[in-house]
Amino acid sequence: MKDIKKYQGVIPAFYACYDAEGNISTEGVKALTRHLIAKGVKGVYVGGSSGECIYQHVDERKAVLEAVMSEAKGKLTVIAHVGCNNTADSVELARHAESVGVDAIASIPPIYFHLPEYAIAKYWNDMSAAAPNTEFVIYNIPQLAGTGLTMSLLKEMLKNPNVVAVKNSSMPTQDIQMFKDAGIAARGEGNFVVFNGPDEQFVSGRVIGADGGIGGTYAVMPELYLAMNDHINKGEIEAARAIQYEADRIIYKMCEAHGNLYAVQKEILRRMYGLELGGVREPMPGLIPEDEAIVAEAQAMIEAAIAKL
Ligand SMILES: CC(=O)N[C@H](C=O)[C@@H](O)[C@H](O)[C@H](O)CO
Ligand SMILES: CC(=O)C(=O)O
Repeated sequence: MKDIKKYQGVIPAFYACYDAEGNISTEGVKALTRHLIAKGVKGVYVGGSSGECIYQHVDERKAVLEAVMSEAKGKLTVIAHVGCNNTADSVELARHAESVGVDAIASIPPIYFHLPEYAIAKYWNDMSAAAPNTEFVIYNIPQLAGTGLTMSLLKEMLKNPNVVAVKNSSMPTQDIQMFKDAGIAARGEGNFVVFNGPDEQFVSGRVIGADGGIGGTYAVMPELYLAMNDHINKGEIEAARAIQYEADRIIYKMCEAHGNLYAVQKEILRRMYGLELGGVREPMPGLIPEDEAIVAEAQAMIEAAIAKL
């Protein structure tokens, strides 16, 4: 791998940004990018689950990525999730992502149909071939995708030299170790990255060997994950764990809302920083008046946790 350091650290999953009519807001995208740069994160993961990729058209996803790149180029590591549920659209997004200069592309496996491993590998390799000068990240999120990354599929994918990382969102932290071990066996130390997925296990994931993390709640409280990461780098596990507990309580609180977690987080960013990022796309549930107290409480918890750092 050319530069492992650019993947080491806190990489927020970028939120879908909409205007009042529910159309993509490139102004919102740019504002959120600038906000995250100012917070000092390592990079952004654009167009993933938190980016509501499965509810967006190819042209919308291109517009989002272009708006991110206009602010982030040279300042952040940009990983563009390009997976769609058909190969042709995914290939088009992969080619586009390379043309705008991302650091890496990433993809979930095909969803709904449980396809054989050779078909999943072909789907990923076709995208990678459309972005031949760009690194490729496998996105393993079995609880949502319906298909999990197996060791045999990973070994098959490691034949493609562009495959440099797994973003692991499965819940066993042990999976991080297994993927990392296989990657390093194939590529050598320092040449294969695993990202922690579950934010509730950021510390555990880093301790078992994740090089960094990509997560859906980082953008709403980057200070907490940056602090956890620093403590882990210094071997200060107790201090890291204390912040992890705070972050987890905040996540559980945000998940109490009727509205989707992303809707809650975008509302908190609006209240804390005046960022206008809109709601979530249907069929995801938006916020309802009864969510007001939960949003306010979660915001207060975030502010208190940051104040304690
Ligand atoms: C299943 C899922 O969406 N996982 C995300 C990515 O790995 C996480 O970042 C979660 O959003 C986060 O851990 C909150 O539960
Ligand atoms: C949460 C996450 O990692 C994603 O948006 O894909």
